[in-house]
Amino acid sequence: MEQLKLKALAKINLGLDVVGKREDGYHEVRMIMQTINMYDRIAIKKINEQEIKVKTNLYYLPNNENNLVYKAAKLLIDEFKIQQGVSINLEKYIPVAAGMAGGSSDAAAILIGINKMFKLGLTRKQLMERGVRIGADVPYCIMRGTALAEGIGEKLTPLKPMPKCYVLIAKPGISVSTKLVYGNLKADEISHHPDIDGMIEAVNNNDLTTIVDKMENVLEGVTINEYPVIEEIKNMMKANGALNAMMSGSGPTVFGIFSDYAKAKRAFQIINANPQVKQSYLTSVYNNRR
Ligand SMILES: C[C@@](CO)(OP(=O)(O)O)[C@H](O)COP(=O)(O)OP(=O)(O)OC[C@H]1O[C@@H](n2ccc(N)nc2=O)[C@H](O)[C@@H]1O
Ligand SMILES: Nc1ncnc2c1ncn2[C@@H]1O[C@H](COP(=O)(O)OP(=O)(O)O)[C@@H](O)[C@H]1O
Repeated sequence: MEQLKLKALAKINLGLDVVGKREDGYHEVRMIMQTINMYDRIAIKKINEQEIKVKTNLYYLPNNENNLVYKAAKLLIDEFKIQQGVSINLEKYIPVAAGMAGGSSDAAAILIGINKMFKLGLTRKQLMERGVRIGADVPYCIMRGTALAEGIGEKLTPLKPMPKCYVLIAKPGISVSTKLVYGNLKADEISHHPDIDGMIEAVNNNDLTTIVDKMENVLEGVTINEYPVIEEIKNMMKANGALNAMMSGSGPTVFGIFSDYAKAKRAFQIINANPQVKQSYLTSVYNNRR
C-alpha cells in the first residue's frame, strides 16, 4: 500500500453539560455528539527514513510535534517500534480552534490509517484507548455518528442515528482556546443544566423537534460573554429559518439545524454575505460509524 487517503470528519455538540471538575483540572461532561459531513483530507505515505513529515495547506498550523497528526503517528510508531517513517499531507477544511474537533478528527484518522498501513491489528477499542492520550474528543472521532460522551468525553455510548437534517456552520473571525474556556467556567456555579437525558430520549424516538428544543451548551455563556458576535450569529440563523442554533463545543462556531433544504440554502446565502462571518458552510449530519 503506497498511499492511504482518509477523510477526517468534523463534529458538533447537540448538547453539552459539565457535571463536575476532576483533580487534574479536566471537567466531567455529558455531551451529545454528532458527526457532520464536513472534512479534512489526509494522505499518508510510508517512507524509508525514520521520520514523521507533515505538510499542511495552512501556513499557521504547526508541522512539527505540535500538530496532532504528528502526535498520533508518533504514538503508534514508538509503541510498535516501527522501523520506517510516514509522510502526512493534511488538507484542512474544518475551521481551526473552532469547537469542531478538527485536530482531534485528524489524529483519529492517523491512528486508523497507521493501524491499517502497518497491519498493527489494533481493535477500534484499543485505538480509542490510545486516542484519549492525544485529546478528549479523539475516541469519539474514531467512533463517529450520534453518541453520548461522558467522563472527559471518552466514555461513549452509541445512540440511534440523528434524524436527517441540514447543518449550517458559521464561524466568526475569532479563534477560541478550549483550555481557556474550560478554565473560565465556574463548574460549581452552573445554575441550569441542559436536559441531556431528554435529548437522548428524543434521539431514540427519532424526534427532531424535541432534539432541537433541548439544544443547550453550558460553555456558551463563557464564550459569548467575551464574543457577543456568537449570539448575533445565532439570532441571524433563527431569524432565517433554523429550527434552532447553538455554539458548538467551546466555540466560536455556531451551527443551525434545518429540516428544509431550500430554507437552509437561503439562510446560508444571507449568513455567508455577513461581514462578521469569516467561514460558512452548508452541510448535513453524517451517521456511518467506523
Ligand atoms: C469542548 C469540547 C466538546 O466536544 O470540544 P472542542 O470545543 O475542543 O471541539 C471537548 O470537551 C474538548 O475536547 P478536546 O479539544 O479534545 O480537549 P483536550 O485537547 O483533551 O483538552 C484541551 C483542554 O481543555 C480542557 N478540558 C478538556 C476536556 C474536558 N473534558 N475538560 C477540560 O477541562 C483542559 O484544560 C485541556 O487542557
Ligand atoms: N491537525 C490540526 N488541526 C487543527 N489544529 C491543530 C492541529 N494540530 C494542532 N493543532 C492546534 O490545536 C489547536 C486547536 O485545534 P482544533 O482541533 O482545530 O480546535 P477545536 O478543538 O476547538 O475543534 C489549534 O490552535 C492548533 O494550533
